Amino acid sequence: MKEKLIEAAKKARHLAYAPYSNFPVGAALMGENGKIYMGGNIENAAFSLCNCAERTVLFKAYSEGEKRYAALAVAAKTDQPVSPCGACRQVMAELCEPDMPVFLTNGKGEAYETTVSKLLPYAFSRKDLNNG
Ligand SMILES: O=c1ccn([C@H]2C[C@H](O)[C@@H](CO)O2)c(=O)[nH]1
Ligand SMILES: [Zn+2]
Repeated sequence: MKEKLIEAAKKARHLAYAPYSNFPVGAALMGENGKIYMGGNIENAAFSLCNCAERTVLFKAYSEGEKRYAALAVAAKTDQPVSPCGACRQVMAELCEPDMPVFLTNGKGEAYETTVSKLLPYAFSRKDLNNG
């Protein structure tokens, strides 16, 4: 499952629209029944509207009705396995189980295996909203 998902994340780099950074990132998300969703980062001339590959694929899957996930893989041509930004970590914390595996790769055969809660410990979440 891990290798298959990482391969899909590498392929998903071709789905990116990254004319400003020239830094295409691919993400692949496996739904609870094994279906794989793929997404890339989608940039915009108004830079603050750029959307990372991780959020693209999560929003894509969720809005297709796939609401529970087995794992996420992310691929970019980085030195170290790519590190998801804070916004994506927050979205993962909202939509995925805390112990869901996340595979981060640089496409050179190096991969880190981590989890949603390790990427964002003490995440702000919907339960915090009840304590205000
Ligand atoms: O984990 C990451 C890190 C960066 N990017 C995108 C955002 C922007 O389009 C480009 C450069 O930061 O890469 C992702 O999609 N995922
Ligand atoms: Zn991000």
